[in-house]
Amino acid sequence: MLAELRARARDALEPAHWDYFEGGAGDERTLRANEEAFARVRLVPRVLRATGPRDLRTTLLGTELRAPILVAPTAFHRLAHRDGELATAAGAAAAGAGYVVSMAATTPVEAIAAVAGPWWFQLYLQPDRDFTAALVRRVEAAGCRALVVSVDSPVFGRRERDHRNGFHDLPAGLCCENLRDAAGAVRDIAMDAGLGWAAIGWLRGITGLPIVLKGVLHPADAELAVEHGVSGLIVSNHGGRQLDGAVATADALPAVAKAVGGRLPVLVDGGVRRGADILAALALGADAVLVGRPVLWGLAAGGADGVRLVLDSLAEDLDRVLALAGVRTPAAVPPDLVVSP
Ligand SMILES: Cc1cc2nc3c(=O)[nH]c(=O)nc-3n(C[C@H](O)[C@H](O)[C@H](O)COP(=O)(O)O)c2cc1C
Ligand SMILES: CCCCCCC(=O)C(=O)O
Repeated sequence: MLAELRARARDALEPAHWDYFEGGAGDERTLRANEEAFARVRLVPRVLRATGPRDLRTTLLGTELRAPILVAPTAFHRLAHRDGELATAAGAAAAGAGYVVSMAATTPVEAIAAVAGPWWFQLYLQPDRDFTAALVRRVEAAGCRALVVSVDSPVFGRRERDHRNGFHDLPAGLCCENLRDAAGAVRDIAMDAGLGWAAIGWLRGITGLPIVLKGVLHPADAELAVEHGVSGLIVSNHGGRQLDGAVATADALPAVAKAVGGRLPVLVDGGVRRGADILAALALGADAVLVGRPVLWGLAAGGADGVRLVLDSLAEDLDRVLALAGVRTPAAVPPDLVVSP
């Protein structure tokens, strides 16, 4: 089903936009490694566990979800479909999934909030702290439930497909709508190689929202994140779009989860394409997963209905594989469900 939606998305999109959505950094080694790492996992199901109907409901940082599945923050949804982030938000809400709105959304958060279920907002902390603080105030006022700070982007990864295609700017009429300053002018997103842990402390001081760090791969950084008072972590390599050669997320997850030791929720993204991948992620120590490109395929192929189809089918697939593995709830997935290859 996902493969069919992917093919339809490819047909629907301009080639340069398809490449932007689909591509990764450098030789795309990490992009491929994410899916390969999940494909390598082998599961050891239990039998005769009398699980009955499964219960996929999951609560993360006070946000209640139908299943442990969220939409990963991805930029520029109006390039994929005319309804853009409004379609993503409506599709995610209909599927009971969480939605992490990208800072590079092409729709204002107030309009997204009007049709969304529970939503979080992804931030690149800007060197202009007053501008960042104003944006935090704006998303708080719009009803955001958590801030997801992307920490894997001190500079932009080298996306060779975009260089080849000359894709550097949004077409006329589209912009990052949440980057307007007080005068209404749209700013560019600045990646900030000067960012350190003090910036997280600064953010902690200006908001009461839970702060989730996205892009952690090393267990020592997971430990530091706990020490700096963050509320959650996302094990992510940005879908292979930043440091090419970075470890696959399914491979990084167990050590990060062990370092966190249950003190915070740990989420993972990158290469999640099947219910069995979600099951594996849970067994490897995740509390939930985020899904990036498949949601974009659904959006490009069918707007809100396409997004819903992707998320519903992942939740239904997870329900089936939980039953097949002899487990009733996501939280009950045991570590010994996976064996190392
Ligand atoms: C087209 C595209 C745009 C993205 N934009 C953002 C973004 O704005 N902010 C961010 O933190 N991550 C961004 N990401 C990374 C995703 O949040 C996520 O980490 C990644 O897509 C997960 O891998 P998957 O696509 O294999 O599911 C983007 C990914 C893609 C594919
Ligand atoms: C200059 C706009 C930057 C948008 C960043 C989107 C992103 O993170 C991506 O992976 O693409």
